[in-house]
Amino acid sequence: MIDTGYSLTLSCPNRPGIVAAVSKALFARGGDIFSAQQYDDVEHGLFFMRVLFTLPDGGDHYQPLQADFTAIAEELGLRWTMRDRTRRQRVMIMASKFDHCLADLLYRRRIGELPMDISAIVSNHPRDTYDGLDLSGLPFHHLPVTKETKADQETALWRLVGETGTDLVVLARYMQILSDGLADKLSGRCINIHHSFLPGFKGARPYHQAHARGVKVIGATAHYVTADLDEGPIIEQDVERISHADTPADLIRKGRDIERRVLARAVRYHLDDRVMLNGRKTVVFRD
Ligand SMILES: Nc1nc2c(c(=O)[nH]1)N[C@@H](CN(C=O)c1ccc(C(=O)N[C@@H](CCC(=O)O)C(=O)O)cc1)CN2
Repeated sequence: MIDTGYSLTLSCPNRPGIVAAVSKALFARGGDIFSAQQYDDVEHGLFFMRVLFTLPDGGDHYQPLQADFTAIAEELGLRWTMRDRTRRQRVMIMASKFDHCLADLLYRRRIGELPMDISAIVSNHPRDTYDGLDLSGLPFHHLPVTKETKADQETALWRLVGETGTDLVVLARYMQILSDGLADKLSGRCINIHHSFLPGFKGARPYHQAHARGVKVIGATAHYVTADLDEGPIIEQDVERISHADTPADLIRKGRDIERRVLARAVRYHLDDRVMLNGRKTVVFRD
């Protein structure tokens, strides 16, 4: 990952001249493009672009450039984001009973593979659930939840997202369904790891569903969270072969490795401004 310079992502109805307009606007403020990727969604007449660029040292070029783009967005009907990539994003990781994805994300952060700050670790289980992990120095919040307390728990959760300046929420096997309201408020910035190759085996206990179905491949899916359970835009997936001799416990064991790598890839792509929403799907500008 390159955590220098700035990123610009944009999507809009396709038309000639978009790249020229973007390049001209960046150049006008001294922008120097060092990476550019684009995708034409011909079926829907949409254009997607991801640009990485630097700005001249000294003076404020970023604010005026943002103002320039606000005007261009109006003219071209752009949906766009622009970000200073030197500012590490703040990530809240949520988990329940199983901590393999939490542990993996913390490891990848520690070795620098995921350039992120942890804004909070949140669980509906108590801290001692994770006694095997080194959570020292990381803010841990135990937010227990029942059907009766769900509304209050989500109020506390949303308050925590704001108070900690969280940019991205990661559901690392957090086994609670977010309300429609909270899912909507976190739209495009909440990633879940589902332990099946969606759209197969949505909902709870997918490995047991897969075992009962007699599948020969299991998988994991990282997707943005929406109000429609496990229907959110898919970011990354992967699979492993299994056999008739595998028990549900074997599937759970083999699935852990798939879940870890799929979630880590999805988080890295998001942090690296590579993922763009395209209706119910995503565009992922891979490296
Ligand atoms: N609004 C959304 N919330 C969540 C999504 C989502 O796509 N939209 N993904 C789930 C993750 N998940 C599977 O990956 C999942 C988690 C939990 C359940 C479930 O039935 N939970 C029960 C409680 C279970 C328990 O207490 O052990 C419930 O919430 O009533 C199904 C699928 C995360 N949230």
